[in-house]
Amino acid sequence: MLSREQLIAEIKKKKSFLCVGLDTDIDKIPEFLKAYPDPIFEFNKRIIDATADLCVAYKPNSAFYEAYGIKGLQALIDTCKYLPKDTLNIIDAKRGDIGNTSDKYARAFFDEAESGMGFDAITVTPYMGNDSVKPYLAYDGKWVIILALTSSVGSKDFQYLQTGDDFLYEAVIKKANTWAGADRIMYVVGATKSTEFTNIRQYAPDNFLLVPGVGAQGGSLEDVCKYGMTKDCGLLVNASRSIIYASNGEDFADAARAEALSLQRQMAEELEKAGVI
Ligand SMILES: O=C(O)c1cc(=O)[nH]c(=O)n1[C@@H]1O[C@H](COP(=O)(O)O)[C@@H](O)[C@H]1O
Repeated sequence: MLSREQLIAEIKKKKSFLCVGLDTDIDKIPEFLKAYPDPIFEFNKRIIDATADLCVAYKPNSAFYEAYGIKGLQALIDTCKYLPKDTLNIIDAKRGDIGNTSDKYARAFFDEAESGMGFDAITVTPYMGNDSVKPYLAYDGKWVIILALTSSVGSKDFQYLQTGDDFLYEAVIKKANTWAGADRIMYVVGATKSTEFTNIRQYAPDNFLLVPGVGAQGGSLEDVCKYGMTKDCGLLVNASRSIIYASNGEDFADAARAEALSLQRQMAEELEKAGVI
């Protein structure tokens, strides 16, 4: 589990704010891994070993594990246990429900003694409001990562609806800021929305932003940094497919490392440029 201070210290030490997305798809992993008893875990283990010194966070996306039933859940549990202790380990579950149901989701992903999974952070949808988010915040030291402005094309359907003077995504940030501080709440903002970062920083000057959408979705790391970086960095930039499927041959872990290294080097430059390191 990483506090805000520890996360910032890791970013400075590793000169990286990379989050490696573990969106592990059995149809995309190298053929030779299918001979292993748990190909998904075997794939993740090798990706983690190849990238751990280059990133500060991992983000398995729950859908990719739930899709395979019991086997997928076991792979997720084993992956969670294998994740390094000095990275922020995020479950991308995008949950949101009434309080007593959220309480069970929180237990599922945060309470290692109960479920086998002790993630540090979870992505949640905010639209059911405060009581749907509270149960996650009840876990001391765990992070809640709230969807604000997503990378998806469909973000325009609701997130840009005018609510009073604000777009809905702005209202989400303003309200969620009243639930907990920047030491417990992060916001998801897609890299494909980089021009909005200046605006978002007005409402969330200190919060870390989880930024998916570089790599396969075409977002610009440079623009994200230009408009979104703070004196503490304030960014976790996720890449999934562009890293983990850089090759589907025997060299997949080396290829993933090369891709992560290229991002880490760009990130080191950005951190220096902004005076974070
Ligand atoms: O919450 C997320 O992580 C998320 C939010 C968003 O707005 N857009 C988005 O792509 N994501 C997730 O980030 C990852 C992006 O994967 P790649 O496009 O392969 O790098 C996937 O796991 C998505 O579910």
